[in-house]
Amino acid sequence: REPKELHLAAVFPMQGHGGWLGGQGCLPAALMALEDVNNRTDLLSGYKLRLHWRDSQCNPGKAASEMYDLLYDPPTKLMMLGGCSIVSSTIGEAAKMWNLVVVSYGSSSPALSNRHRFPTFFRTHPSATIHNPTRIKLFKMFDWSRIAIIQEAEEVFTSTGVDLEARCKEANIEVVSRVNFITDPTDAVKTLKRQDARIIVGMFYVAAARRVFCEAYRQKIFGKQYVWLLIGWYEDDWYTIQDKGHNCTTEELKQALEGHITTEALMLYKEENKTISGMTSRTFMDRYIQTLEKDNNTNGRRPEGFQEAPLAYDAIWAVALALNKTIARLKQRGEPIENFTYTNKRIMGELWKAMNATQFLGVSGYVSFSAKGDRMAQTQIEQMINGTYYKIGYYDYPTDDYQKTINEAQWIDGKPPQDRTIIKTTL
Ligand SMILES: CC1(C)CO[C@@H](CC(=O)O)CN1
Repeated sequence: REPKELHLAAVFPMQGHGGWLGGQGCLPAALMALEDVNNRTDLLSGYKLRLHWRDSQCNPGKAASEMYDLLYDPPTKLMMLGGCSIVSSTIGEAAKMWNLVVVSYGSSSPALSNRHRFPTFFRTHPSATIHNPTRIKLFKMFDWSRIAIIQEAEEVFTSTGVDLEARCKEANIEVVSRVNFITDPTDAVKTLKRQDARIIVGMFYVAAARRVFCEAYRQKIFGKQYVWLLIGWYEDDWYTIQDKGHNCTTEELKQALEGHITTEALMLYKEENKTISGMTSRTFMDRYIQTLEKDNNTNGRRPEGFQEAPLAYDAIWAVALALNKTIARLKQRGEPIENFTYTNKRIMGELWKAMNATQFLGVSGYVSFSAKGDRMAQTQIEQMINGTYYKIGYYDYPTDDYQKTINEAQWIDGKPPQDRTIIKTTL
């Protein structure tokens, strides 16, 4: 008998002006997962998953229009996938009107952790706030209880800064100042200097990072008395790119960046054991890279979204597993999944419960969601020594487990800088 078809809607940010065009790297991974799921006989037996996708251009308006077409062009779609945070805000808020569960493979904005605005939203991409428990862990490990925050005026960084301040308060860590800048960081850096900040968390996109560190070099807030904690998902040689936003040399930036620490969410499972797909994460990456080369529209360079590809692969698996579980539960009361309509709350309720209970080992690591639909994930800590990043540790917040690697953190004086000026008083 021909398998029946189950249909998914999706938007991927492919072309467009700015924002994250990670659909280029994520769509191939999602299609790989669709093929793998459909080849499984022990999953969705009697059904085939079909993916109907459009280009959102990481633009909420375009995404809304494409979502409308995807939903009103037959056949009925059971769930929807999305990428950029600003697109997920739009489709995540609208989805409840169609009783659709939404899963995002590429949204980092903390604003999306809001069950009031986004009751049916889940994401395999961790929120940007995932860095914060790791930052607190590092403050405690190196005995820093006085820190400062400098951030680019972007919603994702502002809301992450608010979350970090709240966690610092809970941990009795003083935030001497939290400064914002829109494009020119000069005044913000001056404030850090005036406050004698020594342990500085910087949250900005990569172009702003080059401007901040040119300013830090000029105002000499780097070196053995300072530690900067940055975001780890810039490309490795990000500071060598000469853009018109700053007029420092690569050598000057490299000096200012010496010894800084980065935190980032792990997006590729780092152990060798097999995942739910039967592949190890290494096998997945080999296959994924072959797929990219076959598509040859990337001519050898990594497309945007390359690092988030495991999240897209696992998002399709999360959807498939939730559908599988829902079909089994509906069968118990003799209701076929084909009864799903955009006005049918009951079936969406089953899908939501199944998605909420998701627990599997994916190529991006263990996939499970918090009560707000946020991805639980491990973080990776690196330190830049002489222009190169070295992994120094991994942190798992739920278990408070910090694993050191063979690379110890290096300090110019052989010990971590202090978080304030120590006035030596000879009694
Ligand atoms: C780590 C990064 C680059 C953060 O932004 C995400 C995109 C977004 O949140 O809109 C994609 N992944």
